[in-house]
Amino acid sequence: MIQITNLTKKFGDFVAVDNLNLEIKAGDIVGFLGPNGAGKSTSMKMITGFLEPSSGEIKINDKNLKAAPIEIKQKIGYLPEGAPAYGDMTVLQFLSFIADTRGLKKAQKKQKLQEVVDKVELQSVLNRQIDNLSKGFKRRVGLAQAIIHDPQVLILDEPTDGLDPNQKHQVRALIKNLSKDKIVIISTHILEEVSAVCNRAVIIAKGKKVFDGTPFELQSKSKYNQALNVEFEGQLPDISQLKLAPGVTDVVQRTDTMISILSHESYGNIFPQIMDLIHLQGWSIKAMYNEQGQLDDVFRELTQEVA
Ligand SMILES: Nc1ncnc2c1ncn2[C@@H]1O[C@H](COP(=O)(O)OP(=O)(O)OP(=O)(O)O)[C@@H](O)[C@H]1O
Repeated sequence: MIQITNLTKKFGDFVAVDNLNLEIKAGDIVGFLGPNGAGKSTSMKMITGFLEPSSGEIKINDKNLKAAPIEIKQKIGYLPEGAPAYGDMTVLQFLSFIADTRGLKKAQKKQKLQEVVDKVELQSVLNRQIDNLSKGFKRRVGLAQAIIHDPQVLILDEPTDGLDPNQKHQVRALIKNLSKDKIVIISTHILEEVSAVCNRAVIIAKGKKVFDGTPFELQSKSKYNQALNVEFEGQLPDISQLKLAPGVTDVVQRTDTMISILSHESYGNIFPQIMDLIHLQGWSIKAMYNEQGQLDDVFRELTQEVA
């Protein structure tokens, strides 16, 4: 369990993280979201003990990070932004060095190295110099060093940034397959990643927490959640009458051929009456379906609200 209380970081007069409160329990995979400069990396650096907070407290398993830094850091795996590594080492030399610093010895070291190389699929580049690897492989080396000691808490700063779709899929699968009793915090700019990997989403803006809930709850905040989308054959007809239909609160043109019909939650299913109206008007439609909502709209609304 991680308990973050009133965590604040100031750089001079600038407040990068502003009174952050969070409680994260085992099994949580937290997607940590926010616009550029929101304070995600700074928060992660404080949780991993790389950066001293200006004020506030971080406890892991009821132990204060400040009071027991070494004991706590042993439980944490950290992939910093950009996956920094010693570029003139080979992959094997680097992972072996990390295993040494993590205190792994002899048979256990050999076993953990083998496990991590298999898990992250690094066999083909073991003897290559890290500087000469592709971005995807560099990121995988970063992940390998983060998990080599089987940490209870895994903190990954933009783990899939710059990866191709196949590599993104692999990294996400890897994170999901980590044992269920761990805590994982992932910062990302990819909203879909949160729905795909995480069971919790935390959004910060200007250093302040503006949302904490499940990805489903986040999506439910979208104005398009449960909207009825209608795709027309060809050009849109005159849709002004749809706005007058009972229960309808708004009709939004989304593309040249598609509209979203928003309705009062209390009104129930508007599908049958909209279908009747479309028939009556003789409009040809391609498809009609309910939408789950647009994460990017919610994200924009939540993060722009912060003054
Ligand atoms: N060492 C530092 N000195 C001064 N300002 C800093 C320092 N580190 C971070 N900042 C500032 O603190 C703010 C938060 O930065 P941070 O890197 O935590 O944001 P982020 O949410 O991770 O952004 P991004 O998504 O762009 O990685 C930014 O305005 C940044 O310029």
